[in-house]
Amino acid sequence: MANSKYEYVKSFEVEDEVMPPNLIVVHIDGRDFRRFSEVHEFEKPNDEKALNLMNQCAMAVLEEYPDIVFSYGYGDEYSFVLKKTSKFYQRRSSKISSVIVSFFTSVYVTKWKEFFPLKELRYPPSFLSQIVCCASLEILQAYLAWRQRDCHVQNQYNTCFWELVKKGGKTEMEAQEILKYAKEQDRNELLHQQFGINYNDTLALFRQGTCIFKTEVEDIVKYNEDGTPVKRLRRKAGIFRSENIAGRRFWNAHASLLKELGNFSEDCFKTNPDYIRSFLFESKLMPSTWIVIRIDGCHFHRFADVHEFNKPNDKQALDLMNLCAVAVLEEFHDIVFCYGVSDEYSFVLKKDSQLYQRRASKIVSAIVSFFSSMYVMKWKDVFWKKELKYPPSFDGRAVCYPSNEILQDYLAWRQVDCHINNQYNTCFWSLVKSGKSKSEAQNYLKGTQACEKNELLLKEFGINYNTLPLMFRQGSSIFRVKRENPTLLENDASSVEKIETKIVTEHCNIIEQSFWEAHPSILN
Ligand SMILES: Nc1nc2c(ncn2[C@@H]2O[C@H](COP(=O)(O)OP(=O)(O)OP(=O)(O)O)[C@@H](O)[C@H]2O)c(=O)[nH]1
Ligand SMILES: [Mg+2]
Ligand SMILES: [Mg+2]
Repeated sequence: MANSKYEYVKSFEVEDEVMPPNLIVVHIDGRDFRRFSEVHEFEKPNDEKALNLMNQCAMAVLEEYPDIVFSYGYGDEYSFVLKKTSKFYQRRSSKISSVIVSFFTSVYVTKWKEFFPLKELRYPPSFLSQIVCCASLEILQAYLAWRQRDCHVQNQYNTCFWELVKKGGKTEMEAQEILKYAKEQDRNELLHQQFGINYNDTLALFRQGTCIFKTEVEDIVKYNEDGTPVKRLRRKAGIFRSENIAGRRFWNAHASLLKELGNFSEDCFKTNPDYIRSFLFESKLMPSTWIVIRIDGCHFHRFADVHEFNKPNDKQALDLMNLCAVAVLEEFHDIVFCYGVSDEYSFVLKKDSQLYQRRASKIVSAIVSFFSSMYVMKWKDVFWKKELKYPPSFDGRAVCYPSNEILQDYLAWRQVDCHINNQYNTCFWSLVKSGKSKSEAQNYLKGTQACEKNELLLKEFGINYNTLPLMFRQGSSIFRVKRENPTLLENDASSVEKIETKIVTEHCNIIEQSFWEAHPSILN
C-alpha cells in the first residue's frame, strides 16, 4: 500500500536466492530433543511411536508442497529435497526453510494425540532448519549417503549402549567406556554374544531410517455399467526403505526420482570431507547489529476465512498471536522487543546476541518453529468453541540493522503499515457490510486520503476512528520492564531466584521518540 518515509529500511534485507542448478535440500532437526524425549519419556534407544509421528509429519509436508519430491529421515531429523526445476518462493532460502519447518512443527503438535493418546504434550516442541545446497545430483547422492551412514552409526551405538545399561547392569558411564573404542564389527559382536541380538534382524525403521516420496498409483475412480473399473493415475506419497538409499539399485528403480532429480550413474562409497564441510556450512549475521526476525502467517487470508475471523480485526486471533509472542520472549532471552500486527510479528534481538553464534537459519527457524508450536498448542485456550481446521504455518527472515535509529525506523515502518492497513480495512469492511460489493468498496476508497477515510467512517457509519481499540490501531508491543518490587521465585529449597523484570504487552505509539525515552532499557 502507501509508501512511508520509513520504507528505506527494506533495503537492509539481503537476497538469499539459491541459484540453479543447485539442488535445494531443507534439513530439519529437533531443537534440544534430548530434553524433549526425556520429559516425554520416549523409549530408548528408539521410540517407534515418536518415529512414526515424525514420518507422518514428513508425509504431510510432501502432500502440502508439491515441489518436494524426496525426503529421508531418522531420529529427530528429516531432509526434504526439492525438484531441480523448483521455483518455490523464488528459491529464497529463508522463506523455504522457515515455511517447511513451521508447517512440520504445526503438524507435529496437531498429530501428537494420535500417536500418544495417553501422554500430554508438556511443552511446545520445536525444530531447527537450514538449507543445504547440492551443486549436482552426485553431491545430493553423497549427502544422502552421509545422513544414512549417520543413522546407522548412531543407532548401532545406541542399541549397544542401552542393552548394556538395561540388561547388562552397567552404569551409563561404564557403558560409554566399553563402547569408546569399539568398531562397527565389535559392536555387532557385542550385541550378538552378550545379548543374543543379530543387529541386522532389528527393525529396518531403526537401522535404515525412512524415505518418503511420491509415486504414481492407480486409483479406481468409478465402475462402468459392465462392472469394469475406471482407473486414473494419481501421485501419492509412500514410505520406502533400503539398506542403501544412495545406491543406484534403489534410486534408479523409481521413475519419479529419475524424472524430477535424475539418475545415479555410479554408486557412492565414500563421502568427500569437503562435501560434508559444505553441508554443515551456515552463514552468520553481521556482528554488533540489531537482528530482527520477522515472521508472517502463510496465506492467512485463507486461514482467517476458514476460521471465520471477525473482519477486519479479530480480537481473539490477535490475542493468540500476542500470547505466542510472549512465550517467544520468555524462551529466548536475547529478544528485547517484539512488535506484532495482523498475522506478523517482529522480534528484535540485542545487538551483541550470540544466540546460535548468530547463524541466521538457526535463529529464524528456532523462533518460527517455536511460535508455530505455541500457536497450535494455545489455539484451544483462546478459541474454545472453534476447531483448528488445518495446521497453520509462518515464514520467517532475519534482517540486521546497524543503528538504534534505523531499528526504530524499521519498527515505525511496521506501525505505519498497521495504521494504514487498519484504516483502509475498517472503511472497506464497513462499506461491504453496508451492502456494497467488494469491488465497489475498493473503487470507492481508491486514492482517498487518511482524513477522508476518517470522515467517511464518522459520517456514514458513526465510527470515530480514534476510539477504536488501541490494539487494532497501534498493534502490540511486548517487552520487559523492571519490577517495582522484585518477586522471589523458589525453584527448590536451595536456590531462590530474584525476578527483577516482568513482560508487558502494550498498544502504544512506538513511532514517537517519547516511547523510547520512557523505556531507555530496551535499546541500551
Ligand atoms: N478477518 C481477519 N483477517 C485477518 C486478521 N488478521 C489477519 N488477517 C488476514 O491475514 C492477512 C494478512 O496479510 P498478508 O500476510 O499480506 O497475506 P497472506 O494471505 O497471509 O499471504 P502471505 O503472507 O503472502 O502468505 C490479511 O489480509 C487478512 O486477510 C483478522 O484479525 N481478521
Ligand atoms: Mg501473511
Ligand atoms: Mg501479514
